[in-house]
Amino acid sequence: MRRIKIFDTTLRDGEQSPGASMSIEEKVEMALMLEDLGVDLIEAGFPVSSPVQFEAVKRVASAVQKPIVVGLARCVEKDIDAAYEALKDRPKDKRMIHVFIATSPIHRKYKLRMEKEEILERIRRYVGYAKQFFDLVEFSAEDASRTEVPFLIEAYKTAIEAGATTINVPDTVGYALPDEFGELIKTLREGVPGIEKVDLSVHCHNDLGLAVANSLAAVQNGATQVEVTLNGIGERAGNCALEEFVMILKVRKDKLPYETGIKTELIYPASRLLTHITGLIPSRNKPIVGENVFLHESGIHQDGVLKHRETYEIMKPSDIGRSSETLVLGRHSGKHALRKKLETYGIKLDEETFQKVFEKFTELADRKKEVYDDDLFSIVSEVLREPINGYKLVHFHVHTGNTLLPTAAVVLQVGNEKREAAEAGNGPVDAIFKAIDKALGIQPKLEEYIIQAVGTGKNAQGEVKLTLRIDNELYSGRGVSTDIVEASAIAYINAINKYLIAKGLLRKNGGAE
Ligand SMILES: CC(=O)SCCNC(=O)CCNC(=O)[C@H](O)C(C)(C)COP(=O)(O)OP(=O)(O)OC[C@H]1O[C@@H](n2cnc3c(N)ncnc32)[C@H](O)[C@@H]1OP(=O)(O)O
Ligand SMILES: CC(C)C(=O)C(=O)O
Repeated sequence: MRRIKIFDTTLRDGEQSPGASMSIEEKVEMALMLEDLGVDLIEAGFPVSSPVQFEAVKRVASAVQKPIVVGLARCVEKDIDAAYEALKDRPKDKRMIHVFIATSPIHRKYKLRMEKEEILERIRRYVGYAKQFFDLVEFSAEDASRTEVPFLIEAYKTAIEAGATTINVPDTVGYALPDEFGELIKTLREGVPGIEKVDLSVHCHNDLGLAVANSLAAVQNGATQVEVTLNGIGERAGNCALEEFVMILKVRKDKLPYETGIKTELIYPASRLLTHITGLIPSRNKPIVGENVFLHESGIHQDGVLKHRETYEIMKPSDIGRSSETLVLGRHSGKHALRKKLETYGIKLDEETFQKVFEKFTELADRKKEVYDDDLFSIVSEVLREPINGYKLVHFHVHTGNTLLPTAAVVLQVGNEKREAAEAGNGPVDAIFKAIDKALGIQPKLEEYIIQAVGTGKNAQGEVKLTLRIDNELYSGRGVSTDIVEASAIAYINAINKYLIAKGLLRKNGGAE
């Protein structure tokens, strides 16, 4: 068995999916889950691109232990400096810089406006510059699959001479076909001087639905590392999906003598966590993690599965951490049942956190007949990310209808301090936001508002994610409730609390300044 390194770029390329942006805390939470999952490398972001990106890479680098943490940089000095600043506190063998420049004719001519010689010169100069700060340097020739092969060989040779320890071959626009991509990897393996000393990585996009097939072809032709994202999220049609690539190796080990360090039983919990964080729900028929993949609808299939499961299932739900038991939680469930359910998803909580989850679970079970697994994920991530002890929504009332002006009244409390206000709005959500603004005396601008059901059915909870602009900075908030107006208000107050804490207007342990 040959061990393939898994380079996870959910937090960098994955985050480039429209709508997938994550807060710093969310990236840290996701990174800890990726560490548990067993990825070898975590690309945490592109530090130069914004202060939030910079901080996120720094925080991920201090939160995880085992994986190598990677920061992206163009062949530009300030990008490399920013990556170094973000990663410098991490041990040298646990930090990596990923330096890239495009090499294809179309990118050279129209985007970079550089001749071949200038590109080679940049590779030499900036991989060399990066090497002063990093032992581990990955170099990517962006759009490699559309680059003339002799020039690509020259580019990688230059990078290795300058100190690259991994060379990455991106199929940036998802254009390659599996046989030609496999052939390209073989050609590079045989033609790039010094390649035997470095890792040979691939980074495939899914524009034609071939990202996983191309990555597999690359491995069969000598690639030692594969770059992936959870749920296949990423720029445009996304990247090679971690769960698909890893499960292909596991299910078809009869033909594929490769292994990874992934604990496959954590795949589903990790996928669900990402869905909760980003709000990007995989399609129902998405391989491995989609809702339908272990459901059998037609009679002949049901008959077959009942007689012998393997007639229609090539893997077990438990292989990827999906619960196959039918333990339905509700208001009569106790701590044992809750603990058991969490365990089936690989969720381990300390006693204090478990108590908090149990309290929220019983509150919810009083309001909702059945508590679905998705509700539990929601509660767990809410409890895990609850360091903020700011204003709480104590009471609210809304009046709404199609023949009256919607109005809302709120009572907010922090420590012993109470604030109350009432306002009218275009709808109940608008009214409650205005009442909160009035109570707190601030005027945020709502930049983004997303609402979705947690799980299925008429009594599903509503989850709201929103972003506010306050003093020209962005703050995100999240709220979950069986009542969507309440979920909206909780998310709104959550974002305002983050602002108040950031500005020193609210102490972290509660109480207004
Ligand atoms: C294939 C990929 O996924 S690459 C990663 C993509 N990710 C991102 O772009 C993250 C978000 N990006 C950003 O925040 C910004 O684009 C920044 C901060 C990186 C750069 O912003 P700006 O300085 O305003 O430049 P802008 O994005 O408009 O243009 C990119 C510039 O970088 C140049 N460039 C692009 N790639 C490279 C490279 N690898 N090495 C050197 N220069 C490069 C472009 O030619 C262009 O230069 P020009 O201004 O001289 O024409
Ligand atoms: C930076 C590189 C690896 C990239 O994301 C791409 O080419 O798609």
